[in-house]
Amino acid sequence: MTTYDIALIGFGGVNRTLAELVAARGDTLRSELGFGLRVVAITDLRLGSLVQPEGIDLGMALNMDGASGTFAAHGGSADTINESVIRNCTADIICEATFTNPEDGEPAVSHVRWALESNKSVCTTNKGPVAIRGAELTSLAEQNGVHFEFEGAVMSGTPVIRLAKKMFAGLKLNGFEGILNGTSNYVLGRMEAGLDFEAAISEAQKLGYAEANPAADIEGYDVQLKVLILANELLDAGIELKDVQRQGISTVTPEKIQKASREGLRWKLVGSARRNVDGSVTAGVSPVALPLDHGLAGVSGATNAVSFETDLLGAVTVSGPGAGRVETAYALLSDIIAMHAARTGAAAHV
Ligand SMILES: NC(=O)C1=CN([C@@H]2O[C@H](COP(=O)(O)OP(=O)(O)OC[C@H]3O[C@@H](n4cnc5c(N)ncnc54)[C@H](O)[C@@H]3O)[C@@H](O)[C@H]2O)C=CC1
Ligand SMILES: N[C@@H](CC=O)C(=O)O
Repeated sequence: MTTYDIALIGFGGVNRTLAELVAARGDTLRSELGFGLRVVAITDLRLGSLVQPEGIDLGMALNMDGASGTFAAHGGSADTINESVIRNCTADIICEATFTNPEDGEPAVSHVRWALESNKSVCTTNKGPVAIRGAELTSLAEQNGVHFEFEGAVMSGTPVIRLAKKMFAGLKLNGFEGILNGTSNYVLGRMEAGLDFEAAISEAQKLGYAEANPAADIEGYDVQLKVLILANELLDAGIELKDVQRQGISTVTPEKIQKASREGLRWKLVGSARRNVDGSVTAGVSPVALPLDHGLAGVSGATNAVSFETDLLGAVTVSGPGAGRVETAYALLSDIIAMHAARTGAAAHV
């Protein structure tokens, strides 16, 4: 049976949860999916780097939290030597889950590039490389005969990108609108319930929804990246970050939320893209007070939803978790399942 060796770049909420899944469910994965997974390298800013081609003891790695020392105490290094680990380790697949940088995607763009250049496949939940360098990295993967998968970059583990690419064949997509950030949606809901903004953000952080800098969620940068990804991947828009207008929810005060509630409206952070008559695409993200009977008004908590406008079916809506450690770790697993299916011709249901 095939075993894929994987390297975890960034060992925070998402990649730790992937390691937990591998440790707890390795046998089930093997029997149900037809392949095994073995973690052979981990790097993290707080822990340093560890490379063990025979497989890392995941119990040991999961017990380390940065306060309890670094990988130097386990035969590794206290330094985060990403380039050397990514290029030289024996992994077949690099799982990139470091911080998303909404400006230029670095250093994650480099992490992905180093992996693809050294003929390793990549799965990532990091929106930066996909949004800002997606076309270039996809083409590099193709040139090198490896895979670049990023289902978790939009709506965490909820299948959207692969689903739309495969299941909407024969349909023309004219645009989409959706709730694409779990944190801001969670915060708006908690504020409607009477919580203050800071307390609501703190809850979203504890639940593993928020970015390392939650301003990325609140000020719309995260949705800007996701709109860019969906527009380029699904509408073939050929647009850049500067083409996606951005406004976050920091202007949506508790007073505005209560007033909207009295008027039968609910504030939501809506990301959208629409194809114009001349073929160009207009895209943006902004807070909107939606009537309660609008399809997106009832989407609550960290749930996300995106409604695609198609020529033959009209609106087709996909809804599911948009954030969360387990949900996003599953996205990485679904990427690996898709790679395995592409390699072996096995049916992939994800
Ligand atoms: N948590 C979620 O619900 C979702 C997260 N994502 C994305 O997945 C990625 C990971 O998310 P989380 O695990 O929740 O974040 P996190 O903040 O819990 O973990 C990120 C980890 O990466 C490490 N790191 C940062 N820069 C690094 C570098 N240059 N080299 C090595 N390690 C580095 C940090 O020390 C940290 O442990 C982020 O890009 C995030 O935007 C995407 C979808 C959902
Ligand atoms: N911080 C993001 C995580 C997923 O991309 C969110 O809240 O949606």
